[in-house]
Amino acid sequence: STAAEAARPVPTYLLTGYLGAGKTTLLNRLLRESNTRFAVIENEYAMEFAIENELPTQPQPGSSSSGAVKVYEFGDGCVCCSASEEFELALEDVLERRDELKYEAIVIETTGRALAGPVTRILQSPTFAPRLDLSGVITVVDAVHAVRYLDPANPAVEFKEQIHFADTILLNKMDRASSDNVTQLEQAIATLNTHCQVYHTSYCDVDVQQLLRSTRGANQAAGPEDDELLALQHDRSISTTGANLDKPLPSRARFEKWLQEVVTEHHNDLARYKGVIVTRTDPAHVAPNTRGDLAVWTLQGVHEHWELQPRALAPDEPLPMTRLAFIGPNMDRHVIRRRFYESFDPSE
Ligand SMILES: Nc1nc2c(ncn2[C@@H]2O[C@H](COP(=O)(O)OP(=O)(O)OP(=O)(O)O)[C@@H](O)[C@H]2O)c(=O)[nH]1
Repeated sequence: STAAEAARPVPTYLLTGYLGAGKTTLLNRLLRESNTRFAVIENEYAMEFAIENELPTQPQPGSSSSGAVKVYEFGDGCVCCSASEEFELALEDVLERRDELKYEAIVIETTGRALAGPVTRILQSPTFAPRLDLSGVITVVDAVHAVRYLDPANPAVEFKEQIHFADTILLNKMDRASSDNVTQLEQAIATLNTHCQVYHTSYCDVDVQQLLRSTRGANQAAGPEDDELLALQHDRSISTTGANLDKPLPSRARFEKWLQEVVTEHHNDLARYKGVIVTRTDPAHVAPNTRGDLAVWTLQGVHEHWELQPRALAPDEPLPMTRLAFIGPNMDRHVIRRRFYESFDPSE
């Protein structure tokens, strides 16, 4: 049976979804809650935006990932375009090491900016089709923030394309979504994709076994509109900006005040932001992870919603630097950077 197993194409799942929709949340859930041992290929944002590796690095009880391979974006490219060669090399590597890694399935998480169609084409190309079986394209949709991408003035081509190519859609963030938003998104989904199954989720709380079992549906046939969608180019109005600081911020409260001001003003353009923040401790924010009088926090933000959480620091881990990254359409790259340095490093 081992020989037969080795010859069988590896079930392969593609996780897509626009910026901040919940792909990493879903990936972590798959690794934690399924009985399947996965090899993971992650398409990370360009280095300037690759703040944190959020993937559990330790194998979890009951399920273990056999290591993650990362494929970074280059310039404004990702696995669907300019980094596709790198993606193919990563995939080749994972497939060649099947005996060694002993995984049962492959899961690929793309960045929010990646188009799904070109990636499925690579997976179904003659190079890979005999060795892997595209078992599902799972697209996560942000039920709180995605309504703005239905506005014709705000096209976000990737968002619609990812819905079109889905076999399964998680309409996620239901804990915060208004019923009006959900209705609008359900209608849009029905127009863009007539085959997919839609689950309503909070923090991607789907039955993972059921999700993995749902087979790839009728969506495999390329219709005429596929060609149109396959010809899509990335949304060029999207840009990234970041700031680094090698000395601690005065306090968590000061940083929160600064961030809230920026977010209030720019939230429509701040599709996604992340960061690692090092602050001095203050009595109002006792952190469980202080070193001397310093504490480290992780920032996760999507439009107007953000959260700052204490970040664990291993005893021998060097203190990280404060690093912030913002990504979004029509974003004034320089304004946010300048405001950060003006507030926290006026000497620069
Ligand atoms: N309120 C709420 N927040 C959620 C839910 N799912 C995810 N989030 C939060 O949304 C943020 C983005 O989630 P991620 O899983 O990192 O999203 P992603 O799609 O991987 O984001 P990218 O880094 O842009 O690829 C995080 O702060 C999550 O905790 C949800 O169902 N409800």
